[in-house]
Amino acid sequence: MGEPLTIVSANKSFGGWHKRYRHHSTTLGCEMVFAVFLPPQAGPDSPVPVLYWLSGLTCTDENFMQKAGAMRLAAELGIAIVAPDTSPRGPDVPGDPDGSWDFGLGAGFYVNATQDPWARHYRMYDYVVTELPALIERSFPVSDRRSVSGHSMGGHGALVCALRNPGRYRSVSAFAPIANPTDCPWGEKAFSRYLGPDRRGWAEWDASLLLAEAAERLPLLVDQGDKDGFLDSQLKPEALRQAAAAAGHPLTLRMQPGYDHSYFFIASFIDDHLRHHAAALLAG
Ligand SMILES: N[C@@H](CCC(=O)N[C@@H](CS)C(=O)NCC(=O)O)C(=O)O
Repeated sequence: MGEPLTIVSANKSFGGWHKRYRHHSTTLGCEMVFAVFLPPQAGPDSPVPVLYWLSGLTCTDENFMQKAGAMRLAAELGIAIVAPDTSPRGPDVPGDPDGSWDFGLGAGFYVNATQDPWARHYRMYDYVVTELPALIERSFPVSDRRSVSGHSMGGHGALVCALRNPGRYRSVSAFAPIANPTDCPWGEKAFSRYLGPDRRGWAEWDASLLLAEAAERLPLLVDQGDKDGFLDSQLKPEALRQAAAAAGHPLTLRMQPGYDHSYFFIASFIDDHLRHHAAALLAG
């Protein structure tokens, strides 16, 4: 309402609509594109709940919407899906000085950076938790019932968003999350640059460390392929399992035999996640 949302594309899908929009993010200080799937049930008198999907390294809003095969069941259940980009973008936004794909553009890690030159734009946590849902809830026929899920960097982002914001999400799940980023190369590279060298400031951005003090024991559903090439070096689901056991936090961690890190894996189990979220989002 009064908000400059520029439509990029619109495609009818499973009776609903997949649309992409461009807008200026005040949080990130740049233009951003996001995707929204509106199921056929969504209307001015029938707002639908929303699943926020956070993608992994190198992704944009497009990967999940095109590859996960989520729209058929989302349309049946009556759930909207919103997929943001994975970092700020644009000519003013610095990327990795070395040009690698695991930091900077496409790799915002869903944190609020504190260090220059990243602090000005890299505030993906505030964007996905606060600015984007407020914009979505003002602009589309959706309710304030929210859930959050994601993959890899975004699977971890989903866990952090839920753990840090009791009451904000009805449910949470993750595919192959970077479960303990303070103790793996991807996380250490990103956190040392975005948050600085003092590791004490990293703990509030690590799901396995946040679990001990979580104010809300929202059950976690996590799927992980056991043939994922990043499993032992980067993802470390055992850290999450141990932290959940120590804290008495409900966790369903499913090791899926033979599956890798790709969207072929995500597409194989997305229906289970959608039903997990629907049970919370559509309950009385
Ligand atoms: N680009 C990296 C892989 C990065 C990667 O696997 N990214 C995951 C998230 S961590 C992804 O979703 N990639 C995009 C896709 O599969 O559509 C490589 O070439 O090794």
